[in-house]
Amino acid sequence: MELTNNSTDRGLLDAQLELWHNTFAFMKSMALKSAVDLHIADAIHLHGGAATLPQILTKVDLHPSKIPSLHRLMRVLATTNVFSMQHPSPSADGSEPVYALTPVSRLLLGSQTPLTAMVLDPIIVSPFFELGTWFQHELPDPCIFKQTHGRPIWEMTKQDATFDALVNDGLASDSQFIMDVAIKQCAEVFQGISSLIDVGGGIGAAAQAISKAFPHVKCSVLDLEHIIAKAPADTGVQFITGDMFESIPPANAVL
Ligand SMILES: C[S@@+](CC[C@H](N)C(=O)[O-])C[C@H]1O[C@@H](n2cnc3c(N)ncnc32)[C@H](O)[C@@H]1O
Repeated sequence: MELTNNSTDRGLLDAQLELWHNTFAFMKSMALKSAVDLHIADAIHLHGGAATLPQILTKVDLHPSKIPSLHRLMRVLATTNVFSMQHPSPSADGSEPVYALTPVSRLLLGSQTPLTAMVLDPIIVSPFFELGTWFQHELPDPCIFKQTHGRPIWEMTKQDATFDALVNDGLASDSQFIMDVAIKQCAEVFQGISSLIDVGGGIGAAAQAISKAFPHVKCSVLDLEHIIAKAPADTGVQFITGDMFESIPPANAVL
């Protein structure tokens, strides 16, 4: 590479930095996945919300040979605001940085965010390695998941109980989280309707939250047979098996 003058050099270095940021962006999500797998947020929480590495290590199960590498993972996670990192003061000789929970990592406590585990699962991530190929081929089915796994995602949930649980838990937890906020912040949206159907509503997390908050709204969920089979009973929500591309039962509002 030829560097001609100062401003060109600066531009080239900035461009390379930007390129590296984009190239290594996956490190952020993989570091997050490690934090979830290792329950690091819970380990910090057990120390009152802020902990040094030795304190974290008392609660996290690591192979002893990997202990020296934990600080690298924590540095990435601090850079991405999953945790905060407070450096020891220069006068405090030999003391350790303190890692604290942030609003982001508080969402990870007690495995509260199964959506993160779901989205970062290799089954969901791996199709994206083929995104370029997907753009080059005229496919009979416009589904990148099917291109990699040979079947659409909802077919796989039907055939693979572990994957089904991962997806249902992930989506239901996200619906629950969002609906709790929507019900508080946008209650007026639910006034004046007497029936609602959540199309592709999964095991009914959103519909149950609405039904509980607004008992005057008769809530139903339409989903595929193998999903409805796992829906909870006695929730006040009506679960209907069907294909949304064939028909949608009538209701005042469709979610
Ligand atoms: C993105 S998820 C929505 C999940 C839901 N919001 C929840 O809280 O679990 C899409 C849903 O659509 C369902 N689905 C996919 N194809 C469908 C179809 N043809 N007819 C009805 N439901 C379908 C899936 O089974 C899945 O539960």
